[in-house]
Amino acid sequence: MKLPHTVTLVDVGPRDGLQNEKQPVATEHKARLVSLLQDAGLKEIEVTSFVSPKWVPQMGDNTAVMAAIERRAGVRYSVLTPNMKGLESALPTKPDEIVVFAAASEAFSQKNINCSIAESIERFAPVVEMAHAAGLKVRGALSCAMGCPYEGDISADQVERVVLLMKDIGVDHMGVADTIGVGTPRKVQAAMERALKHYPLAEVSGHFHDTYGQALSNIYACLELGIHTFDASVAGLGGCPYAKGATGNVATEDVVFLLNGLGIETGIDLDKLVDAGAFISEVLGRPPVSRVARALLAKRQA
Ligand SMILES: CC(C)(COP(=O)([O-])OP(=O)([O-])OC[C@H]1O[C@@H](n2cnc3c(N)ncnc32)[C@H](O)[C@@H]1OP(=O)([O-])[O-])[C@@H](O)C(=O)NCCC(=O)NCCSC(=O)C[C@@](C)(O)CC(=O)[O-]
Repeated sequence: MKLPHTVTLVDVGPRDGLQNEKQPVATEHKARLVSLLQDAGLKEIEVTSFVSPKWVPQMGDNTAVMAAIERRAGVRYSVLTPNMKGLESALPTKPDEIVVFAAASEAFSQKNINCSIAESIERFAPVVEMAHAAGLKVRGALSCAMGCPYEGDISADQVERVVLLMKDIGVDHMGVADTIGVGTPRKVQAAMERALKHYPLAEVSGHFHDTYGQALSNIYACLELGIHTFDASVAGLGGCPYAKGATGNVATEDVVFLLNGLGIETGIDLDKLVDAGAFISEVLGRPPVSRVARALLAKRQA
């Protein structure tokens, strides 16, 4: 079994990581986090989301954050856009990529974006079209691909059904997400294989929450399939407002440590990444969730 030589990590900390924070996080701190992630070598950063501020107040400063970030050549900045209103607000802020987000579960679709799966696809179709016309890549995120907080188990058939719907409207990339972290390696591989039936390896990614401590095993299971793009969140920030009890995304530091150990190139400097995580953890007033970050920070103090 040959693992990929290089892996691309998309740090979703500024968006997925912070969206659920109850305390206000200043726009300048969000922008500083983006800078520190770039210092660490991240080339793909999910910066914010253009969703309703009534639904997700923490992302209400989306336009200000996009204006405040320091943009560097070779880095891609993505934002979430659930509908035309979101895209129309996002376009003037000049993202490189937009993300439309559907769910493999009807109940989660209703809770998260207030519509059925079929209605979400109808909403996304003009968003994809307009984003393409503006020269932007469109990433799709597929929530609850391994399990749903409201419906329980989700089958690979359910995953493939929505993958196909997204493919039909022209979504360029399929991010398969384990929103509540219940996936285990074989289940994850079964879901990923369905995405890989319709998208090339380079356009399938994994997005794992570490609620049940399975995220690194699941990433390894994806590497076995050749998948080489993963979302992760610095310091292990995060949680979805519509998935109670779901903890953060897998920590970027933990993924980099795993990949370094496997000899897989990421272009990321782990020490600088720990600095980025330490910064945002201090802003939030709690230690990083990342085990690797905690170990390395303790070692620095020794
Ligand atoms: C999708 C909507 C907007 C539908 O919300 P809705 O209430 O059905 O929308 P509506 O079209 O009926 O509009 C209602 C009001 O919202 C406004 N509105 C409408 N659209 C927007 C917009 N884009 N930006 C700002 N405002 C908007 C609109 O203008 C109107 O304002 P009012 O007239 O009442 O003052 C809503 O349900 C929403 O914002 N949901 C938030 C969902 C969200 O952000 N969830 C977290 C991100 S997904 C995630 O974390 C999962 C992921 C991707 O990480 C992968 C994983 O792990 O699963």
